Amino acid sequence: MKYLKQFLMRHKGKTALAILLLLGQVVGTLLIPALVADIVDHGILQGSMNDVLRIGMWMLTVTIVSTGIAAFGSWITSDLSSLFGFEMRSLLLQKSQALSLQQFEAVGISSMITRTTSDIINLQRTMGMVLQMVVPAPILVLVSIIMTTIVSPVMALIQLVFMAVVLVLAAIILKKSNALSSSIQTKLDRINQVVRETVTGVRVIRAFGNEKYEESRSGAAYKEYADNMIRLNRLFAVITPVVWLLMGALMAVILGVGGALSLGGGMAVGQITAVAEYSILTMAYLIMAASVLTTLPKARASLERLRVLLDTKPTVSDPSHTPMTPLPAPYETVKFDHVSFAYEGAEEPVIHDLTFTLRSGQTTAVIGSTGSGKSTLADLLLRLHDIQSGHILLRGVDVRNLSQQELREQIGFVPQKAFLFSGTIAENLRMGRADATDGELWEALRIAQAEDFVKKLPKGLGSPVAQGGTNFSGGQRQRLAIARALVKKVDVLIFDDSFSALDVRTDAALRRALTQSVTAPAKLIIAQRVSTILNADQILVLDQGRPVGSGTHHELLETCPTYREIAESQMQKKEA
Ligand SMILES: Nc1ncnc2c1ncn2[C@@H]1O[C@H](COP(=O)(O)OP(=O)(O)OP(=O)(O)O)[C@@H](O)[C@H]1O
Repeated sequence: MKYLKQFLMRHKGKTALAILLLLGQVVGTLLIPALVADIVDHGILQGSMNDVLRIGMWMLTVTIVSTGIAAFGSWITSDLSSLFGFEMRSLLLQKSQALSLQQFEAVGISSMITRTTSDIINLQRTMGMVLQMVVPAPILVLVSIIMTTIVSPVMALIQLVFMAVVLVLAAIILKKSNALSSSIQTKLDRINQVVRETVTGVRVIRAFGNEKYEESRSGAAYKEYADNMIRLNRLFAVITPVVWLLMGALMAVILGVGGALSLGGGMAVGQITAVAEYSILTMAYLIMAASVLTTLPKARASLERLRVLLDTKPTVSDPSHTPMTPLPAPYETVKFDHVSFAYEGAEEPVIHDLTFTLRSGQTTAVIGSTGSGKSTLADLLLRLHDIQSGHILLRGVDVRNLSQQELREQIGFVPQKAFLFSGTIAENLRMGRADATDGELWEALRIAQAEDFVKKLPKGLGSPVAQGGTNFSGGQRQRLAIARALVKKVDVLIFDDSFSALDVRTDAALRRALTQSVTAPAKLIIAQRVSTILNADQILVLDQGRPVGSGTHHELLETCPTYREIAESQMQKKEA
């Protein structure tokens, strides 16, 4: 509720205007039955054409004005609910960027999508309906009852009895739908998750002939969601005929009692018409309001899902004091100083007491078996997680004392899984530096060994990139991701197993071009292939997060059994 209240406070002028217009519409609606009574009793029954015309003109005027007010009110209400959707989506986007990688993964991509789409759409729709149908209902009901009481207290009592029945019915339905509604969004998360996996993993599923299994897995998720929806809809299916029955019964009672009163002279014919109209209006508004109220549990569940996410405090945050600025050269570019790190909930640290330095212009390579913590090192330097002990220094300043933006501006990163964004090649390359010239883009492509294939594309730098870069091969994607990092002028370049999809010749050509052209930054190359790191200035060998060797290729062959084992196993493979 906090975020809804904050939104309404931020837009209190617009909210007040919407409510005022809706009340104007209610006044118009309530005037019509009174005018109908007037036209029947003083115009039609008295045979006075003048009164019929005069009152008729008033009815027309009231109808036109209240329709105008209603249209304007609807417009303002829709505007408010769209604004709410826009602001909540912006908040969610900011939060998703602020959360640490582990916090983001804990929420999950599918749930993030459901929250940004379905949950917010739910809330937008409910907000519009509450403003239009629930807010005017109490006033309309109250005024109707008062007007009816003035004409006939007996009729007012009849209205109250029927209203009580509707309210009891709504309360029962609300109670029953509560649990169902809350679980529906979670089921939608599950659907999103399986659909995402089935769509993105389509090649693997087909290659493994796993279509039947995937169908049954998706089928189960759809069925769970459908079962809940069917149960919910069954509840509402019962309501509609019951409501019509109640309306019919109320009309019959009003006309019956009104007729009897009229015969005894206690009520004029026009008044019976007015009371009948008030009763219908009251019931209609009450039923509409009640049906909106039954959707509230679902909206509340959606709001709660957003609140939980928005209230999550990022574990990685900017320093509370004014962030420092990295010291000028010749400080060591990066220093890991006795760094240890464990993922939340893990028993063992992934990185144990690690110390090493990245120097400007030098290449440092990290090698180790899979799961030894190499990618985690890159994430720690980017401060996607915070370390538990030790220090990571960028030009002499602890990264926790820098703003995240300043830190990441100094680092060019090529992830293990090259990811490109939909758009053009140029747009992707300019992600790191928007003002890079075409010449600079071509230079980055040349070093990344991507110049030839981009030149062959009919649109060159303007060639389209599909979502995720799926219209390029794995090796082409990697080279474009490398070029993207090179366009950014940085102090540190991290290549996280970024040469794995390249053939040995392209790998060698790329490293040669890197050494010759990109001389200033410190380079950190995480690799699986010994051939990729042969010429590195220093190689760090990791074994289950512990440093077990450091030196050049030749030094390590002499001094580090783990490195020798890796090197020999790869040589054997090559010889074989
Ligand atoms: N987000 C995470 N949450 C929990 N544990 C994680 C997470 N990411 C990685 N790990 C664990 O940390 C360990 C190191 O993972 P990391 O990805 O750093 O290894 P790596 O050396 O880069 O492996 P590879 O060469 O296979 O890419 C692994 O045991 C992995 O299971």
